[in-house]
Amino acid sequence: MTKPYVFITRKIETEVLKEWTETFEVKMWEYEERPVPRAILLEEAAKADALLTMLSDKMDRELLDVAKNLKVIANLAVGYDNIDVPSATEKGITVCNTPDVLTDTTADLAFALLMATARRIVEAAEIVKEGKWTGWSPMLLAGHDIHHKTIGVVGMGKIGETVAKRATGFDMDILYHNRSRNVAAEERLGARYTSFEELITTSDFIVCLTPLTNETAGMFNKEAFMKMKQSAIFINVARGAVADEEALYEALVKGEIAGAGLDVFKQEPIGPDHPLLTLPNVVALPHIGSASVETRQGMIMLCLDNITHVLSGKQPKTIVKL
Ligand SMILES: NC(=O)C1=CN([C@@H]2O[C@H](COP(=O)(O)OP(=O)(O)OC[C@H]3O[C@@H](n4cnc5c(N)ncnc54)[C@H](OP(=O)(O)O)[C@@H]3O)[C@@H](O)[C@H]2O)C=CC1
Ligand SMILES: O=CC(=O)O
Repeated sequence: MTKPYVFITRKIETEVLKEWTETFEVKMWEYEERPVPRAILLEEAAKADALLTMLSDKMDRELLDVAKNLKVIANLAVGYDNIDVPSATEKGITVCNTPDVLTDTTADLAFALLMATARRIVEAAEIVKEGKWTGWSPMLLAGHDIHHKTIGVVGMGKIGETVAKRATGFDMDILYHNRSRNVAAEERLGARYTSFEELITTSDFIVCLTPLTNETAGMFNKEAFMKMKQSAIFINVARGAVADEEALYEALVKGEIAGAGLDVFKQEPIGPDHPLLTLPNVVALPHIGSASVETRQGMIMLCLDNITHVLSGKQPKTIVKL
């Protein structure tokens, strides 16, 4: 009997894969840091029973049309904006993601980014390493306080709520905005539900943790940045396209807001000459929200489990539902 064929779109290291080859025929793209070229992805999709994919792999209609044997796409991420889920579902292809396992790790990074931006940690560390520290002075690299300020979380889901939990340790007031109320977060954390308008106008830190959808694309636009406090700091750990990057740049240059901490960009990797990277009040990270060794291993294991489940006719652990 032929083994089901599984294509993994990046090089991943895990012991489990050795056992896996007894049950499945496994092929892996050979590079860890370079995405599989589209032409190869299309070729592999045409043969595969399962694909273990990354955010950089576009699982669109063109690909799904050639993927005649495909039964499952296991995305190594909780976000699945790279996948045409309605088309996959229509074709009977199960789409899986990695919620929960990455929640705490991503919340840690979001809060670290908030702190680094507010307290100018990256600028400060560079000055020391570059030998530009000439001595203590009263206002040297004076940043913004975090404690007792107001944090506004847009997208108070699993990660948003976990960020808010960290904010309680800093005696912060917590506002949030979703399409629906998160009563559990209100009770557990004392968070207050507000409109998007109230949140952006009154928060000191605006943290975006929504998925990227047609509704959220560009929600942080020129108008939104203009309404923020001049001392506000914008943190985006969701997806680059939820913010209009040109409007964000303008707002930072004109002093309409005080700073931005960005883990995600519209185009990834962001080009080194992107205007946002020229600004000292921008802390930019290379999309590392869930990047701890433990969490990435957990995400890989979850993807492999989901593939095994689907290919053996069982219900996967984490499925993306329409
Ligand atoms: N930078 C990184 O490395 C990482 C980034 N992420 C990003 O974070 C996102 C959130 O993950 P997670 O917390 O697990 O997901 P959840 O689904 O638990 O939370 C998403 C939240 O966004 C809210 N939301 C959805 N649409 C809107 C809208 N139009 N307006 C306002 N709020 C909205 C939802 O509430 P409601 O439905 O009531 O509106 C929900 O509370 C992921 O989709 C991903 O894009 C995740 C992990 C790592
Ligand atoms: O961006 C990462 C994710 O898990 O989604």
